[in-house]
Amino acid sequence: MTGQSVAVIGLGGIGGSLAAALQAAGRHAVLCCARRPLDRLILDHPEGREEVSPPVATTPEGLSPVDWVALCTKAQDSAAAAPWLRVLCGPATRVAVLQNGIGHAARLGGVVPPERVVPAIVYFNGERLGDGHLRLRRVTECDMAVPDDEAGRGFAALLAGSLVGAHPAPDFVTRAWRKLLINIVANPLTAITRQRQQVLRRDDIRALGLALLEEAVAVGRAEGAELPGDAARAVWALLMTYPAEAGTSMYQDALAGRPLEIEALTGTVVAAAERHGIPVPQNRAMLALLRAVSDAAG
Ligand SMILES: NC(=O)C1=CN([C@@H]2O[C@H](COP(=O)(O)OP(=O)(O)OC[C@H]3O[C@@H](n4cnc5c(N)ncnc54)[C@H](OP(=O)(O)O)[C@@H]3O)[C@@H](O)[C@H]2O)C=CC1
Ligand SMILES: CC(C)(CO)C(=O)C(=O)O
Repeated sequence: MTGQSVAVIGLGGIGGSLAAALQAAGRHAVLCCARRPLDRLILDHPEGREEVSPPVATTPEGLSPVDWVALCTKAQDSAAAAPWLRVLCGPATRVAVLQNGIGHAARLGGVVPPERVVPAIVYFNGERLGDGHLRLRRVTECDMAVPDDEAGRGFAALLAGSLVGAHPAPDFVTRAWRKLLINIVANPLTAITRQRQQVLRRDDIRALGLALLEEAVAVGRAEGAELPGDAARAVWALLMTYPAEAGTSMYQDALAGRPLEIEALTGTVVAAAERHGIPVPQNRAMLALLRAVSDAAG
């Protein structure tokens, strides 16, 4: 698949890394859709550095439909991306949603038909070092997972040959829940303590993390995820392989005083627990605390 047009909405840790990787690969026409002008993108990655200058649009006015849109805002900003999506999407446009959590298509509020949405589970760590300056850290062998269907395979083909890849994976529901499990511990615990993942190496934080995970695993199972008896410990063991010096997307928002993505993560677990009548007191407490942090921001 060569010569496609790709619009990336949201040039933060993930969108900035993706746009730079695609532009550096030089196979597709990349358009960056950002709220502020950007001269260039600099991407520091394990193999070196890319400096690229893809075109940037700061308003949807005058844009035309593209082959692919990659939506890379925080989950709570998806609705605000509707004006971009309305002009960038034609009848054949596919929209990859690179966000944490589950239920990616529903966040687009019907602006894009669900069958044209590719939910992407993002495993790599993308950190904004400055305006247009990103650092990509690989934390697992796979950068992103997408459903193993025609649209998912199309997105994987789009990224082939670039610095970030997408892997079509079976049993997407379980995959998405496994990633959500990582995010309901790593993100809130780093955000509330304002410490990078190093904080997860503490014994007391590990005990709290495992308690949060045990509750969420029960909810994930009720939602159809196939999670074995030792799922909580396995998730924690995986987290211990992540670089201690990496932050999380929520940690970055907490430091910058931005609203937190807590509803899409812990909020999703608590809401599903309510539907299934599963007690999740520790996650409920975490949700209340981080809602308060988030509401005090901006
Ligand atoms: N960072 C990471 O390591 C990981 C993040 N994720 C997930 O990926 C998603 C993106 O996270 P991340 O990249 O960290 O987030 P960032 O906050 O770094 O980036 C989000 C970007 O979206 C932009 N944005 C918001 N609304 C609009 C809009 N209406 N139009 C244009 N741009 C908009 C913001 O603009 P502005 O700069 O103006 O605020 C910002 O640049 C989240 O769901 C996150 O949980 C998943 C795995 C890892
Ligand atoms: C897995 C992790 C913690 C990697 O960056 C993430 O998903 C995030 O920061 O939101």
